[in-house]
Amino acid sequence: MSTPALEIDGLRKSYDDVTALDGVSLTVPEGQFFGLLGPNGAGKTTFINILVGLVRKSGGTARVFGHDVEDDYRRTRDAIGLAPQEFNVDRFFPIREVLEHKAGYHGIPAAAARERADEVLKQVGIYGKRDTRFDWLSGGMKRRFLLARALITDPDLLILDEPTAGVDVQLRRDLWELVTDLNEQGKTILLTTHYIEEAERLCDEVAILDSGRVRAVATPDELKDRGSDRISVELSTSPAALPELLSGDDRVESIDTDGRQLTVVARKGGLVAPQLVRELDREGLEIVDLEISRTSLEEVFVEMTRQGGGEQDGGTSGDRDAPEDGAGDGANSGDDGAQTERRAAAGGVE
Ligand SMILES: Nc1ncnc2c1ncn2[C@@H]1O[C@H](COP(=O)(O)OP(=O)(O)OP(=O)(O)O)[C@@H](O)[C@H]1O
Repeated sequence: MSTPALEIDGLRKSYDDVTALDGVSLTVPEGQFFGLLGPNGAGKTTFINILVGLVRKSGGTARVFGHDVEDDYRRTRDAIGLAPQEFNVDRFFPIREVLEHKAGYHGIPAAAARERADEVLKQVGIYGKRDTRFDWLSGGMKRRFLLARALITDPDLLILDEPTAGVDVQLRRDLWELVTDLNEQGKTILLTTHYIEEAERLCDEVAILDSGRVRAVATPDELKDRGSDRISVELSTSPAALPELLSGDDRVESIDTDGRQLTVVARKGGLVAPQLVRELDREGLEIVDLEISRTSLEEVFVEMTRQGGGEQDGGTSGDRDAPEDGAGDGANSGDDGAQTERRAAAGGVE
């Protein structure tokens, strides 16, 4: 078995009296498309910043393809491409140069760096803008550029922190297609998103993070199975008295009638419905219509992250504005550990 892309064990981070990560453990196999979901302030950006060396952990271990994120910072950093939430790009150079500088910093010789820069700009569809400064790109192009910059070193792990925040539907779909292709080509993807639909559509597995703790790690389908589905049955006549239905089935949460309408709320509604149909048939009740509405991942997410609704108590408090500048990797600044610390401090991350 290959080394996992991420092996996280008991990861903790406190900022003074705020506990941002409260013992996070998870494993992401190589090649997986993994989603990190959580409400604002759950700890997602802190988690990512620890992986890329922008934030120093308070405890636990984090390994990227077997490399400890602190003891083996260089190799960890070389394995990761990060498209951060914030636009932390050098604004004074043409974007192709920004990419060349970044490639150079990672040891790619000049000629190869230019070739690689052109390649990734074409890949994300903004090659025509190669001589333009970052500031002059449209919002959507800026997002594309961040992805190009993350790809410049051909990383094995691509981290996308809210890559589609504020972009239009067409660009969102383009980005989805692009990252799906990258994943199919073998890159491991770690995606944070507020768009549940995005996670559902793209991710093999998701972790739900809340108040610095992992509430669940599962496939989107498995998570939906944990929510309650609604089976709505329309009968041909109103039953005089409702017979005992689905007794002993602990997946069933409630059964209600309103005239000819029967509503059953149950986990795994798709599996409960056939039994319901058999029992109604046995009682001589004719079904005119039956509809099952599955819980959405969003409902499960809301349920799991509702204040006090999780399996564990939350440990954080407070909120803050996102740092302007510190949540990502420097594009062309000779990105060593010391500068990382400085940038992190300047951005208010550490
Ligand atoms: N530099 C900092 N100083 C103090 N507290 C911080 C700092 N950075 C983050 N926090 C706190 O840590 C917690 C987790 O924040 P984090 O940014 O990691 O969450 P998030 O899940 O990325 O949120 P969002 O979805 O809003 O980006 C929050 O309570 C936040 O206020």
